[in-house]
Amino acid sequence: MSPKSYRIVVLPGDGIGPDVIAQATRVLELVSETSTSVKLILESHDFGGCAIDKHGEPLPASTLAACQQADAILLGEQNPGQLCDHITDWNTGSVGGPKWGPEAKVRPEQGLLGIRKALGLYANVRPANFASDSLLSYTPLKPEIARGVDMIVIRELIGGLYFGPRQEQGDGDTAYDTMVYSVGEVERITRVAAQIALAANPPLPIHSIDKANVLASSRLWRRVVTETLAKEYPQLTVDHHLVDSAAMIIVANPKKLNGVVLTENMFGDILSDETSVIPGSLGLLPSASLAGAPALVSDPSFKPTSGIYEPIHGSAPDIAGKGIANPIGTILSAAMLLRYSLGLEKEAQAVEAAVRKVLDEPSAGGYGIRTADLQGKATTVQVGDKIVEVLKSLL
Ligand SMILES: NC(=O)C1=CN([C@@H]2O[C@H](COP(=O)(O)OP(=O)(O)OC[C@H]3O[C@@H](n4cnc5c(N)ncnc54)[C@H](O)[C@@H]3O)[C@@H](O)[C@H]2O)C=CC1
Ligand SMILES: CC(C)CC(=O)C(=O)O
Ligand SMILES: [Mg+2]
Repeated sequence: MSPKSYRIVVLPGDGIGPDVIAQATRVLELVSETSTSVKLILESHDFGGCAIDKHGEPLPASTLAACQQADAILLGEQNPGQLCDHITDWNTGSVGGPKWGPEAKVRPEQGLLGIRKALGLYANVRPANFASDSLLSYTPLKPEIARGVDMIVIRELIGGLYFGPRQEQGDGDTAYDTMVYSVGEVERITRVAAQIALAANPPLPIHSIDKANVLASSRLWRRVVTETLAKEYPQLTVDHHLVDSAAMIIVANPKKLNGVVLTENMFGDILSDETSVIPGSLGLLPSASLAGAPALVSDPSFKPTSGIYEPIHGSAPDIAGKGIANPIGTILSAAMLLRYSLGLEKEAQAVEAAVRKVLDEPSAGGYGIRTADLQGKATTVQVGDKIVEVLKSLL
């Protein structure tokens, strides 16, 4: 039987995006070369700041069309300056940075929000459960606080403050953004959280985060989450936390939020960066942005669905061009892509195992090869080299 072909659109983006994307695409290429059942066809498109330079807009129509036809999308970030050179090969990939700063009329981030909205990717899955005993020495938290944290943030991605009506400039004296949520938007993201909670055995508890003591949109959020779970998923438990308190709990006693952390767009953006403190670096955490609950290949009704897979970090202008960015958040995003969009669970697990082995201390049977954010000396490429080498032995 001839191998099944999948089309993967790669959007390196800006800043460290091209660097970290280069390592993740090596991983996908290796999976493709090794497999007898699948062939991954990777194609790169302009996106973010680089696309502004070349096409005058961060999300050109040709890039969007390619994404709409793709089986999955792997995204880096956005950055300042030197990007367009990078984008012509795999060795450079994220979105946003000083060159197209907050005051610019056309900004790379508009491309990111635009593509999420255009593809209807309302469910952003951000697991923060990659800590291992070996990584515990790199977290700024006390090891006993970080050990055993197992949290998946489910962030609503195409509603709320980032998409509500706003007055950008007005008369120059005032500006506003608005946080709007409808019942339907809260119901559908609650169902995603519930299905992720139910995929675990035993089912995970759900922790819903809002600011219901102040915001009307949060009061609607809390009511709809409560009602949807009670009506459709009575077997699941849910508690509610105000976002300010949740931010404190994530660093003071994160295990209290073990399970599924369900929240709206901006709170999820902020809290998920905070969760990266637990494994020790923002550069470690992956994400999947989907138009529904992630399909699991173990589910008899499994149907691969497209999505955008990207690390949770940005273009890191402060380290762009230095070759020291941690590629692991992007490589783990590629593992999520294999699992959720292509149904390649075995290959996804192999990638995760290779990453863990490369990061772990020799005393834990690993190589202890890490970039500077985890107090290592390895370059982005050296980490990628070792992951590819270990992965070869696992596939
Ligand atoms: N999905 C996306 O494309 C995102 C884009 N951005 C954009 O990125 C730009 C920079 O934003 P920042 O606030 O600086 O956030 P950032 O996430 O780019 O960087 C925050 C800090 O974490 C470090 N860091 C991030 N990723 C790392 C990695 N892989 N390895 C080692 N260290 C890493 C950076 O060096 C920096 O010190 C902005 O234009 C922002 O809009 C920010 C977040 C997500
Ligand atoms: C442009 C921002 C909304 C991107 C971001 O910070 C994120 O998605 O984590
Ligand atoms: Mg963010």
